[in-house]
Amino acid sequence: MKLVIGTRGSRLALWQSEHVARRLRELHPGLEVELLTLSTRGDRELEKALPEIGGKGLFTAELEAALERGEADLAVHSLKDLPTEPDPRFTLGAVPERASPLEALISRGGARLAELPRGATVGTSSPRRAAQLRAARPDLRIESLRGNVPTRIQKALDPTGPYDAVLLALAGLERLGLQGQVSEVLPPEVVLPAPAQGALAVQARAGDEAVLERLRPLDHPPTRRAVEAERAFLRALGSGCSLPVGALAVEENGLLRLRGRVLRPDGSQSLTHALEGGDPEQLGAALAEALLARGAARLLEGAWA
Ligand SMILES: NCc1[nH]cc(CCC(=O)O)c1CC(=O)O
Repeated sequence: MKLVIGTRGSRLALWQSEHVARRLRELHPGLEVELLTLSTRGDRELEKALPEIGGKGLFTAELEAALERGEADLAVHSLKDLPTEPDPRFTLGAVPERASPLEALISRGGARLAELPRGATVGTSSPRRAAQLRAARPDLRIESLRGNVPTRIQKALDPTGPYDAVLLALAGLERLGLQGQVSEVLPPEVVLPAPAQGALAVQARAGDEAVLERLRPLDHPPTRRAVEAERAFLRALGSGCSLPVGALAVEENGLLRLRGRVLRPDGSQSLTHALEGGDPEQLGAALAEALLARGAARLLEGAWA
């Protein structure tokens, strides 16, 4: 049997897809696994601001189309880039064990967040990162910065450029072998990651048992439950990568602990709350409800598209 993995062509996406291909070959000796590289709208419009191109599934729609046409049997995504609304055509065949979910600061001269000069400029196009940076350091200037991970680092470290630092997912940096560039790994108390950050999604056609059966041993149930809780939390708040919302769940002894944060986009106000529970969906919804009861909707006014 041969499995074709649909993948984006960025270095990070190729690393992730090759990683899944390698694991599948190890798990199933004799199985052929091939990559099919596709470009997505998000890849082609890298220079535009994200809110401008917008749209759900910016990095995933083309891969899903290839799955649907049968040109690919599975697609590997960063799970944080997958829309939180389930799509009945597809299923998450595996959520492999998560890498670090945390955020990493890369700055010129290696300064930590607290050491950045007054009024320093941090590059990020993520409203979640921008709001939390402003909450931690109201003096910082936040400037839009897009592009693939290596491009963003290059722009941020360019001494003639406008940036003093950039905030990126540690998991992506580790996958690209760029962790040596990290100035500080930010604790979740300071910057809560995006829901599902650091986790991969191995997506397949719903009901394609031949494929799903081979993906099953790649699944890491504690990771799956944690990211389900984080994504349920985001979904209950209205979804979307444009919301200044962070979440992180950890499972210990079969119990999930989910922490979530909602901010005003300018970082002037934030609400953080944590709950424990057993059922990921219920926990995510309950945490969203708890934050809404404390006034989260007021903070998100204007952030909802
Ligand atoms: N939004 C782009 C994206 N999607 C996944 C990762 C990194 C890997 C991950 O979080 O799983 C990144 C780059 C970043 O946010 O630094």
